[in-house]
Amino acid sequence: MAQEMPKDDGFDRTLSVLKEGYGFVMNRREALNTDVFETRIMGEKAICLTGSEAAELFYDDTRFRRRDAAPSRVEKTLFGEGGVQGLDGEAHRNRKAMFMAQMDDEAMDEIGMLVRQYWQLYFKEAGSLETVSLYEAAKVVFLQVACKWTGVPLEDSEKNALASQISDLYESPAALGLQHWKGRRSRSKVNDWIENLVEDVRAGKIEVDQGKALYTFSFHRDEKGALLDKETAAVEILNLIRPMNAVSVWVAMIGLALHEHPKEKEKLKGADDIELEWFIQEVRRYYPFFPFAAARTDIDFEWQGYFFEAGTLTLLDLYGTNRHPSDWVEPETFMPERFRGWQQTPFNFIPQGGGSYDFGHRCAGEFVTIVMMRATLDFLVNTISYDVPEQDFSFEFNDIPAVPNDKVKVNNFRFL
Ligand code: HEM
Repeated sequence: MAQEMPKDDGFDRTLSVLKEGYGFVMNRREALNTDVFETRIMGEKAICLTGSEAAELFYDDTRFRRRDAAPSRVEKTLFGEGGVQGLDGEAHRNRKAMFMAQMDDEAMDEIGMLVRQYWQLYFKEAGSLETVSLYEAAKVVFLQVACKWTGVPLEDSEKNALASQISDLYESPAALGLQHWKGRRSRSKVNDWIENLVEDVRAGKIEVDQGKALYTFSFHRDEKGALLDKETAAVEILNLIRPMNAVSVWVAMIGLALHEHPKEKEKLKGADDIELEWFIQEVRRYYPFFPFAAARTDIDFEWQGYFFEAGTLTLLDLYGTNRHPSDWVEPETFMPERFRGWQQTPFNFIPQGGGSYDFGHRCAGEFVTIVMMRATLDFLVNTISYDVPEQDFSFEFNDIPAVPNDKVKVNNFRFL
């Protein structure tokens, strides 16, 4: 006999999710003393999971599917419709292979080099008296990196407007009212921009290097041998450009962490890639970004004595798993050296999802993210120096993604 699943008593909790944001599952894990509980969100029953054991369950694709799991407001802004995030089985494996084919060592070297190059350019072009917001600057720098790497042509005159439209896609999914509708409008504009390019590449009207994503995605064939329709090809090309632009959120957090932990910053002067990476990993663990991954149970099953009914919306708590006391010592302390000799499993550190890159939904761009953050950190510590003016560094736990209120401003910078 299955035992009753712990319940988050009360009516629909959608408002609590919006109010508590990243803390929603963690607060209930503590109050109910459980890694699995049932609640109601957006008018339906939902199961929340947290911790590495539960993450392993969530990524079992014989029990969970992605079809119909993402809320439509997220598909209409962040993901785009018809993208890899909502696919299962053979269709997912085929599409994911298209992404993973882009992620080789050569690509990582190219991206690291481009990040350094475009940061140099950005700070050279900004007068040294200017105050720069690291968050806003990174959006533009990373759009240039992403376009260069994917083969998407980008005019200098359009980079600021496009960087801002693309950031609307990840700033709007959880937003209400105007901000959300702005996200939908920007989604439709950037889709049009890339759809036109896909058509031009297919018609041979523009030349692109055959290894670039703009080319390979335009000519990719699905599991049945058909070309992707131009809308889907565009959504997938944007599934590279948009999240690369979104790494700017973590650049803001790098800026905040360097400011709050000057001793750690000191250790990074002349540091090698390994030490830079500990700091980056701690930023990805400590600061919030993606709150949950969403799936639906695909069959009825029992786990740890609890019954899971087929079709139930299930949320995996990404933020809370990275701070779960079973896996992390002093999770509330920022401590990069915790990563010295640390044992990673596919499920214990999941800021960008868990499980397998090729066969599951784990983020296709996790290494790209690490390379972009590491090159940025090295640049901020070892290539320039800057002052940090008085500003508001606090951020809201229900603002998704959370970014310090004044967007991390720096001034008086000079090249070392
Ligand atoms: C900004 C930092 C990033 C964060 C926080 C992040 C987070 C995530 C998360 C949580 C997922 C979903 C995992 C799941 O559903 O189980 C995901 C999926 C994905 N990410 Fe990222 N990501 C980031 C950067 C990137 C980058 C730089 C790229 C591409 C270069 C990328 C491409 C993708 C793709 C294509 C998927 C869908 C994978 C699938 O459904 O199989 N992401 N990411």
